[in-house]
Amino acid sequence: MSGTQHGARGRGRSGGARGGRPDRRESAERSEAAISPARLVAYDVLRYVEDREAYANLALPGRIREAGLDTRDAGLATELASGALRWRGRYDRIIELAADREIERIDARTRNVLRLGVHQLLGMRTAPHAAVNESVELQRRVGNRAAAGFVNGVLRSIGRASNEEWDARIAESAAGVDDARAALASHPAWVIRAMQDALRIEGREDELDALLVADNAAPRVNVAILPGAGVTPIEAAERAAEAEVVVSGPSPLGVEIGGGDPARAIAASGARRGFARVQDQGSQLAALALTRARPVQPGERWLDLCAGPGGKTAVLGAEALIGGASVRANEVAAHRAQLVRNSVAGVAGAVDVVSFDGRDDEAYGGERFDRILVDAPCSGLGALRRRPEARWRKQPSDLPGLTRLQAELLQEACAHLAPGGILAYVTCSPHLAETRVTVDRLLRSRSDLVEVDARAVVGEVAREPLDLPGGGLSVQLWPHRHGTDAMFISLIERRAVDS
Ligand SMILES: C[S@@+](CC[C@H](N)C(=O)[O-])C[C@H]1O[C@@H](n2cnc3c(N)ncnc32)[C@H](O)[C@@H]1O
Repeated sequence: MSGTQHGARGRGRSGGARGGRPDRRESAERSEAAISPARLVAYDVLRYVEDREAYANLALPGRIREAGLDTRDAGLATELASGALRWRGRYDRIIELAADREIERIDARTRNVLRLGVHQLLGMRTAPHAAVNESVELQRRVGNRAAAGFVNGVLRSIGRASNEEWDARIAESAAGVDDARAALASHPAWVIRAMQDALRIEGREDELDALLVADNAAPRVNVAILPGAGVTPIEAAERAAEAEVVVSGPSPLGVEIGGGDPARAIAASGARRGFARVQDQGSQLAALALTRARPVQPGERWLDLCAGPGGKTAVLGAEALIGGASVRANEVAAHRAQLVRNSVAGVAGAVDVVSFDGRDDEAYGGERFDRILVDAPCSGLGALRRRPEARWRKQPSDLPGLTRLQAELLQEACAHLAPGGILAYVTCSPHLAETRVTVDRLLRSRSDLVEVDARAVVGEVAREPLDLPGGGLSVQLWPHRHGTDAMFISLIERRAVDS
């Protein structure tokens, strides 16, 4: 994203995404004078994320629409909000050093104005005077007017040093190596430790910095061209070349969009309606690991136990249609079960959707299944690229509840796996407690289960040879190495005859 000399100034409309709305006093103040609408939108999104636990990727489009931003200002608002959220750890440390004050001792509104200002100064090519003046103006509109001078002073001080100088100051003032790395890479220290542990068991601890860099880069948009689309990924890319669609990445279904509007690219691809879908290529591979682990026999019954919002269900459905199988898709949250129905509209004949807790018998409808996907609820630490605020919201204390749920879902799923059937356990997290530890515990608890070589399956399915180091049977994908989310995939078979 280029600098912020957009010059477009207009009245920011009040209103909020996901139920968030500025209060009356703030709205009245805003109506006093014009202010850069993109900055107001970005500021609102930061507030909704902090005050209401909103998701930036959901709050942004709503606020952009409400404010009537044009494409250029929408891009600016997105860059401002995403950048300030993603780099919050590093920016807060810089603000602390410049203000000589702990970040918690700066009031919440001023804090967010400063974060947006620092992103313009250090993360974008905004002219310093514009970044400072606009931030001071924003502070006057949305925050404590008396603190406008404080904002001015702190941002001027930050603008006087380069990124390299700030990094040196962060390193000098840090409480140790881990603290410095956490602040510089803008990741919580516990998240870095979890990533480090997962890389270590692959013998690739030296890739940690590359991973942290990849986590801080906005991912390209990937699309799955599902089997049965009427076009292959190569043909889809040729047809949508003007929309910058190219064949790229490890999934045999995947194409990548270089920029622009995904909906336009999908429309141009020539794929049948519902057969081209935005989806990370790690998710595509995870679904294909189950469907292509062995040839499909007509009449097979498959279960997608934790299906919402239905991205992988759509892949299962398309593969099932071709192989003569059928899918039961279960999702505990009713509103997310509806998203699954929408998602599988193109392959509805092969999929029925139900809504139960996956730990209850009703989820299985009295059946035993030939293939089961347990794409378990998890910390989501593998998708930090696309959820800029997630790293600050997750806590280590979230882990025990999640790992218990994962284990319970797995146990129940295995009880409903037909003898000889195969189960894929998938998480969008590389945290060992959610991946290997969970799988190893399951294997120890049941002698009728055996882990299958998921590396061989995924290696066979992938469009290109995959670098999968370490000695185990499961697959850990990584953003820096494979260009995907950090998906974990383990394949588990139930022996044909109970031993
Ligand atoms: C990682 S997401 C699944 C993503 C999905 N497979 C896809 O590719 O679009 C996990 C899902 O599990 C659901 N879930 C959480 N607890 C569950 C439970 N006890 N039983 C069934 N589903 C559950 C969540 O609501 C969430 O939609």
